[in-house]
Amino acid sequence: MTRLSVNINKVATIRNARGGDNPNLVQVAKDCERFGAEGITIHPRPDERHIRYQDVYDLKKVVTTEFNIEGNPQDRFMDLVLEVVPEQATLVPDAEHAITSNAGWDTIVHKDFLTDVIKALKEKGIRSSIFVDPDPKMVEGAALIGADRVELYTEPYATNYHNDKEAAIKDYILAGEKAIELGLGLNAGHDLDLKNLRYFGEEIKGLDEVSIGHALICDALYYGLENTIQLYKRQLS
Ligand SMILES: CC(=O)[C@@H](O)[C@H](O)COP(=O)(O)O
Ligand SMILES: NCC(=O)COP(=O)(O)O
Repeated sequence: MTRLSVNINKVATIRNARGGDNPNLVQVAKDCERFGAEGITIHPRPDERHIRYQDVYDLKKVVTTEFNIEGNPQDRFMDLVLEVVPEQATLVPDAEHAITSNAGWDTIVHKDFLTDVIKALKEKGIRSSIFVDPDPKMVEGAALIGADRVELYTEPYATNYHNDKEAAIKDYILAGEKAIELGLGLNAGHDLDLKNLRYFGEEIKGLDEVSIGHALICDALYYGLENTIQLYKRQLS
């Protein structure tokens, strides 16, 4: 069964908008788990536009499902992750001022760097997941680096889904099959939503986890957080 990890970045965006502590991020994380989330994902970016570094320490104390910290493994991020020791670290090649994550790693070009990062995570017992485009060659590169999992970057799928879902999913099926063939765990995320999630989950065999944030939090404005988490989980059942 594919696990749903709820990304609460956008809850932090709302909190930061007024400079206070409403909504309280720790309480929202606890409630997401109570409502059925099987993981909590956060992405502390260098400019702390939403998740702040202090949030990571605060959330570590309360997350009881799986804590997944995403980010570009620069020194500050790695120091944080190796201190907090989440269940999973997802490595994302984000430029500092990118509006959001917009590409996967070139696991061939960055092999040496990522190998050292993965080694440091392994020494702490942290599961590593490498954010990649749906390209079997990048999946192969992730396996050579020693990653535990890959996370398939699903924005292109989401963008193309409404035009031609069979064409949109094709590369993801091939990349997912390569991951399973090589013994890698398989995650996916970015722009998944209530319209495109079920088809993705049905077509991608062996999918361990999806991490979903932006669309889920937007949907929660209309359907409520508990109902929304249940709606997303029903797309995966
Ligand atoms: C890695 C990924 O695709 C998302 O988790 C992304 O990190 C979302 O970041 P924002 O919430 O800052 O758009
Ligand atoms: N890794 C993807 C993630 O955590 C959330 O992405 P999105 O649903 O906010 O696009």
